[in-house]
Amino acid sequence: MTAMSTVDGKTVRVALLGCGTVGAEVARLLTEQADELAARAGAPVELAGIAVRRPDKHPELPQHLLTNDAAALVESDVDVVVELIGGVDPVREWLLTALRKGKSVVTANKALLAEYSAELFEAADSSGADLYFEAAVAGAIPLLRPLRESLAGDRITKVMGIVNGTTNFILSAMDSTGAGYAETLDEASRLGYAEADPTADVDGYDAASKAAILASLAFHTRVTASDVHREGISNVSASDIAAAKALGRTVKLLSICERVEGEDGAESVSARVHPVMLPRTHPLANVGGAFNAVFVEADAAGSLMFYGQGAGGAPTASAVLGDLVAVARNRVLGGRGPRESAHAQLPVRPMGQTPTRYHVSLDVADKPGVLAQVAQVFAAHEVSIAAVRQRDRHDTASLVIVTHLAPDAALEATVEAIGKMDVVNEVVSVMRVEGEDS
Ligand SMILES: NC(=O)C1=CN([C@@H]2O[C@H](COP(=O)(O)OP(=O)(O)OC[C@H]3O[C@@H](n4cnc5c(N)ncnc54)[C@H](O)[C@@H]3O)[C@@H](O)[C@H]2O)C=CC1
Ligand SMILES: N[C@@H](CC=O)C(=O)O
Ligand code: NA
Repeated sequence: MTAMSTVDGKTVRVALLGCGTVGAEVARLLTEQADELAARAGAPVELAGIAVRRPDKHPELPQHLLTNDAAALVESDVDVVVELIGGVDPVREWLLTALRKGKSVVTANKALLAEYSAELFEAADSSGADLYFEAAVAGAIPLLRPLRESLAGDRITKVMGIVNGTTNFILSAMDSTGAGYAETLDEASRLGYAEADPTADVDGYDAASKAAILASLAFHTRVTASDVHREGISNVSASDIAAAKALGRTVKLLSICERVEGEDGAESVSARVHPVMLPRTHPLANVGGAFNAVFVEADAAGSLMFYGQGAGGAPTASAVLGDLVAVARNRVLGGRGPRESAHAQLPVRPMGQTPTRYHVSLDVADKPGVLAQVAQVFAAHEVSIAAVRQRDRHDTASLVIVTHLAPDAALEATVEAIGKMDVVNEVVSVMRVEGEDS
């Protein structure tokens, strides 16, 4: 082990709130790696208490550390609060109290951060405490620290990726084995990927919270979850997956945050979560299971890709412990982690005005002039067509149209108008598209 002379700081006393999937792994690693962590932090990092709902349900944990009174544990003689309960209430008040009293906070709670990071940072500033949350987005992947620190000197233009493991696990299974939605979701819960209420995953709330956090850090602007356009995967059907497959594409739930420049040159931020069809050759198309991957584009750095385990107890605990060592080091050496950076305050662009591309798959009457009629509706909405594929059946035909970029509202209106045409039997699948086909 490293010479003990480097571990001469005052013991850092840690309160752990919540001991479920992630908390249990944090408690295990903190105990098993105590000496290593002390050497890295420069001081012993000691688990001073664990708040759980039912202490009698945790015979595996050191009984003298357990309490069911999280508020009292926060107020006790601890230096750092590690919050792994989740949700907004009552956690928000506990963390505000901790920060105002100078106790640093490490949390994986994206739902809380996506709505209340401004007041949490303000509380941290009032006492000089630290607020770290690497585990809140893309689990084990170091992503927030690069955005907050490594790229602080660059101008980020886009952050796009898969940031919800549960939905990626489900979509990957639907695509590869044709497995059913419900059974795959149960499996994701059993493996510890899904949120306590998995509708947060499948309806896109979790990915929207993460998009809000990413957009805030990338664009130095306060973006909350309610600013993020959100669509989940519950409407992704077997027909959508089949339509994608037929064209060499796959379906992924993406969080997309980008700087958008208006015609007047004014910049705004677009933050959105929705299913996307990607060419199978796209690097994000091959991200399977609960893995996450995020592309960051910046003016000077160019394109960066971050990839790894986005969910699960041990991977998430890795990010939590990394933050804990950072916080402990700051205490030992007297420094402080980054504060909120929201100086740019760019406006958030409504989804309708955000440029997107659509893939539209139609079942149409198989007679002359149908393609021209459909094309006319696109033209009437000033949506330009990038590619068309027609396949004849008996007395109907399948028509697949991929558009160029157009305002999302214009695309939506086009699809609505097409659905009402006499020659269109059915709008089989509509999905946004990213990436170029090879
Ligand atoms: N599971 C994962 O893969 C990831 C989870 N996260 C986040 O980490 C946090 C924890 O997630 P999980 O460990 O998966 O959740 P979990 O549901 O397994 O664990 C939460 C624990 O908190 C306990 N709890 C609830 N109210 C409490 C109270 N008043 N006092 C003490 N304990 C209380 C629950 O009994 C439960 O054991 C959440 O914010 C989640 O969004 C972040 C990244 C990945
Ligand atoms: N439920 C989340 C857990 C990690 O953030 C997910 O599936 O990604
Ligand atoms: Na992370």
